[in-house]
Amino acid sequence: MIIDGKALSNQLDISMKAEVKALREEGIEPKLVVIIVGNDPASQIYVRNKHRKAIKLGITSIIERRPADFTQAELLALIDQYNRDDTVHGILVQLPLPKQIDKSVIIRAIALEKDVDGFSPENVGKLFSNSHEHYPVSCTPKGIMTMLAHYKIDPAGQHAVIVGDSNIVGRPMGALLLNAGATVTYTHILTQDLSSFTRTADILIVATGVAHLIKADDIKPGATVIDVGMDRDENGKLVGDVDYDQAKEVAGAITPVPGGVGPMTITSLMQQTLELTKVANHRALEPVK
Ligand SMILES: Nc1nc(=O)c2c([nH]1)NC[C@@H]1CN(c3ccc(C(=O)N[C@@H](CCC(=O)O)C(=O)O)cc3)C=[N+]21
Repeated sequence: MIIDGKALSNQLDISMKAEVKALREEGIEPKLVVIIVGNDPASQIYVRNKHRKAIKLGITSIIERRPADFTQAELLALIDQYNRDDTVHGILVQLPLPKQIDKSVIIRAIALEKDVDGFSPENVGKLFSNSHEHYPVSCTPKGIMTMLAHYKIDPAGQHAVIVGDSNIVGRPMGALLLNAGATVTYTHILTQDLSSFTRTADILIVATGVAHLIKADDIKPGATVIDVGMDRDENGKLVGDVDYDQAKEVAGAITPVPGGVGPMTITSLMQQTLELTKVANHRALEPVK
């Protein structure tokens, strides 16, 4: 089975569009600000895709582009401007940032109620303590949970193995799966005999940035394989961290690259923009599970 993130993303647009329309009829304009510093080509594509999706849904999207030599003080001033702007519901600072800027300082500068990425220590703390309050979570892992739910893949009691320990994907992914009842194993760059772990995964999440790291032999037959990689092969073609052509013969379900996790990341961003808009306007939210 192929897990079609692009199709699911387009399907979820229908109800989100209706929700935006209803909010607008009440005089509420959902608004997202994306700040991008420098000219990393991949980031430019992601930001463009986010902007397109927002426009499609009727969400107001502002992109603030700044040069690669933009200073940390200048970026903090820009964030502060949008923190104080009551018409803005979500602020996203695209990562990676140039080296003169400390990302942890920037993440902490974003007003908590506008932390649409869920990267702040407070929101990460809620995730890791399985809080029943509403809180935003990192968009890529959230999108993966949405895909699993849609394809009726229940993590409860399953062994989930995470390859890659990033703050954006691996770590929050493990927490979400743990909260959903999975047994979670984290693996990372120092893990010895990686394959001995991946081969025991019922749900395998791969987020390393190493093209085609995971081969058919590394996968338990029938497993669900989620590929978060966005890599370039020797011909410059966009490929994942999983060798898709061979893995699809072994996996029970698998996400393609492109058209898998990427579009669902953007869907999560839109969902969380709407959630923050509703919170700002004292609207009730669905309880967390
Ligand atoms: N503050 C922050 N929040 C993020 O959520 C964030 C970030 N920084 N930095 C980078 C990662 C990566 N990311 C993606 C978004 C869209 C696609 C996407 O649209 N992918 C398409 C096509 C991609 C292509 O054609 O190159 C697909 O997979 O089908 C991928 C990856 C968000 N991230």
